[in-house]
Amino acid sequence: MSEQPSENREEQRQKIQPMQQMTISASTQELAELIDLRLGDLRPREPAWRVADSPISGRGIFATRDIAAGEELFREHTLLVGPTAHRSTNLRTCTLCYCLIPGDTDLDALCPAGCGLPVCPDCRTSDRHQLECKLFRKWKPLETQRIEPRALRILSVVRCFFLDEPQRKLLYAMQANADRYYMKEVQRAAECFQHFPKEQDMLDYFYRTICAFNTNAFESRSHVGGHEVLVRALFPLAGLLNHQCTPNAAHHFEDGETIVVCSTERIPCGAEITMSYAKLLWSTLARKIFLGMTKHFMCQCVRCQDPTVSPEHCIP
Ligand SMILES: C[S@@+](CC[C@H](N)C(=O)[O-])C[C@H]1O[C@@H](n2cnc3c(N)ncnc32)[C@H](O)[C@@H]1O
Repeated sequence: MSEQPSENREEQRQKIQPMQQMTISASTQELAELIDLRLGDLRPREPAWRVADSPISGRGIFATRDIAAGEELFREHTLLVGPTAHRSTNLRTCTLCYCLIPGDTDLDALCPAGCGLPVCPDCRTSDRHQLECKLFRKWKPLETQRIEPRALRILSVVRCFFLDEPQRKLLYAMQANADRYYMKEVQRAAECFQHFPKEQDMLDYFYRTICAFNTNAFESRSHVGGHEVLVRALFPLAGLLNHQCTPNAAHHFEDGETIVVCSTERIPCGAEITMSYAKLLWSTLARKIFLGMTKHFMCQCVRCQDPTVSPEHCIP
């Protein structure tokens, strides 16, 4: 099949948005130790993998023995998680247990204390909600009758306040790409409160967290009592999986907050374990545009370089 016209290549390059990487404050070895500590009981007794520097990009995960197809490699709980608050989702979802909150209106779902967060009656008295409620009330939400998606979306970021020291270290050890839009989410949220924080160190912490989300987050779709829930979640170990368009691993969510990564084919000892950030059946062009715009890189994998595949060809 024909070679891709050079004009197309130039268009693709222009679609890759300018981006800087924020400084990573841990060596690969320190990151591996922080991850081990974080996994705790979930750490396999004899992991079939290790964290190391990657020839693809930055750090990655590598097989330490031959791995058979279909093996579970690891499972991990989220470091930070929160509602995506897309307008297409049902905003009357509890911010803690993700159940659909009983009632017909936003007012039925909102916390009666006035924090502006939807929370179910069972979770309203929980310590976790009390912390978040107190913080949001201190900032004085402007909208108290309706669920404000911009204020709800920032919750997953604001939760970085409640991380302990090792968790913060882990957050700062994750790659964080700063594209030209990363401040927008904070600006949009700030418009929803009378006293949103203005201190630079606090804003910098939010920005860092947003960039870590933009670079590493998984969007997890799950069902709670037949109700579809969409959250964005950060998993420090799974977030180290680099992308290949012909990956050797895949993930699923056990619940909104636990990810499970399995091999999808035999992985020889020493090989990098990879996943696909794009849909596998997308055409080369669709994958390139998606990866360029959202992850800011041009994939150089064998499939992307294959001159026999037409760039627009999708697998039906
Ligand atoms: C989820 S992180 C993967 C882990 C990352 N390598 C690290 O050191 O933390 C995603 C970022 O890794 C880089 N990356 C992943 N796969 C890549 C690939 N195939 N080619 C180039 N860069 C890649 C890109 O910078 C991307 O935004």
